[in-house]
Amino acid sequence: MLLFVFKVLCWFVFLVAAYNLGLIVFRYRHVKFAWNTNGYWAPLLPFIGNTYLAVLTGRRVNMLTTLLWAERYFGLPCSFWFSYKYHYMCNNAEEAKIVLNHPKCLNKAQLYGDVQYLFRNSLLLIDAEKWKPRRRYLRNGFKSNILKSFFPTFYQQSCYLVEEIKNVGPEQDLYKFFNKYAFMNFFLTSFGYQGEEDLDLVNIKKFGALIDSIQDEFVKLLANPLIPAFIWIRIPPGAQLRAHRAEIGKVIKLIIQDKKKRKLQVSEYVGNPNERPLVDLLLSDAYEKEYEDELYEEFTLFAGARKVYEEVMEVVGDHTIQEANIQNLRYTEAVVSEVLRILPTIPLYGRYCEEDIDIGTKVVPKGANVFISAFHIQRNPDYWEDPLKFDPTRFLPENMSKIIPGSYLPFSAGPRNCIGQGMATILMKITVANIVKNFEITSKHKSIKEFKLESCISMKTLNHLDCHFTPRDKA
Ligand code: HEM
Repeated sequence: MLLFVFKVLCWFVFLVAAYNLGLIVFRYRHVKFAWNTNGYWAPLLPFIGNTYLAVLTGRRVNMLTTLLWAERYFGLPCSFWFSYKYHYMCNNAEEAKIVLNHPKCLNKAQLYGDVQYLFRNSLLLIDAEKWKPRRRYLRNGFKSNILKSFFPTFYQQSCYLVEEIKNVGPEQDLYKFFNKYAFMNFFLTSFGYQGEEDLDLVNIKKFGALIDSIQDEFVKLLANPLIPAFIWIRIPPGAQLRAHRAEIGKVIKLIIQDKKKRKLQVSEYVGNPNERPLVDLLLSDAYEKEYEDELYEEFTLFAGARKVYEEVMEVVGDHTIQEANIQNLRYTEAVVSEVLRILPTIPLYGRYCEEDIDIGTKVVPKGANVFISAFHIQRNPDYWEDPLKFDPTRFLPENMSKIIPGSYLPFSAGPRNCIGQGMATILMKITVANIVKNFEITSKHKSIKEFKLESCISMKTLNHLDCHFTPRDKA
């Protein structure tokens, strides 16, 4: 027995040494870059690089917790190896700006690998060459006239939300509650439905929960870096991921069939024929023929209270919120921007360097990946005075010029930024305005530091949020 343990140990030491030696030989430039950047480079464990840190430091695989841990013990920027794939974790606005705008950094980082396997054909993950024409085409679904046409649906949904909030109990999971609402809005508008009465065919309400559970299941996959996604999805631990992915596909297929049956492929929108709701763009004959197999994945993806109140009352008064009011809700927009600065929904995202990229003070070698920590950049005192202070005035029009380029990246930046930024901003403004118009919001939380955050893809709080909504007519 002792001999067996000894042999296993010898093999382990041999593998670790061989792996690290292999890296020095075959990834010399990445090793050297990591050394120059951090003064250390070793990923140590074979096959999984130093991903074990993610498992050890997070409650489960949790990229944000891992990065916070690395920041505490090694400082940022730091290095992260996912097997032989090198990732430079960047917290510098200037570097982020260069990488996100660089024409040779349009592909997503290799760390996205397993998600890429599951959703490889969506705009978010698709290879840069195929991405370019598709992005150009789909951009038409997000132009300002289209976004304006979403207003009645967003407003109607926010009114339903106001009614639902009246029944929110103190123990309600607010993340799930608002997640469902966000997905409902996205679906109604992207699929060109007018309201819930159209939706007897499918139960869209469960879509947000499905996407959320896919994220959780995906985390389990990442926690087992020795099992590749194509095997994971076929074995028992991946059963739920497989089932939920299939369920999402089924819901989307039903919607598409429904839309086709109703012959709504031809847009009812009468303006510029190129500007059409997403559903019309995706169901156009030309697009369908070219991307037949990929259609379902594309659909899958698309997927300071007092002052706000005063502003809403000034702009809207006792009337219902109108589309024309939206652009005048400047303080409300500033509040939304400040929330996304301190709590970015997607705190980390990464790009692959197809060639050596000069990022100012250093040159990232070809084949390396750069991960942008919007979370750190947006809380960096070099760019933001008193960064943990919630101060929406930073985003008022008169102060916008003071924002350092590259220091505010909740929607990423450059040609591959978030295509849904305008849509999300309008929805958030309408929602915040309507909630604040109807409720006084109170909470026991005193500081942002009270929130324990986690993120594999989108960020959530680990602790329960204390939040109370008191109807204004009863306040
Ligand atoms: C608060 C809401 C949102 C935030 C914070 C957000 C954030 C982001 C970020 C950071 C990226 C870049 C990801 C990366 O480089 O890996 C991204 C990409 C993307 N987002 Fe959003 N997003 C939001 C809402 C939306 C909405 C409503 C839609 C669509 C209806 C959308 C569609 C997309 C797509 C398609 C991409 C990929 C773009 C491309 O690669 O060309 N997002 N988003």
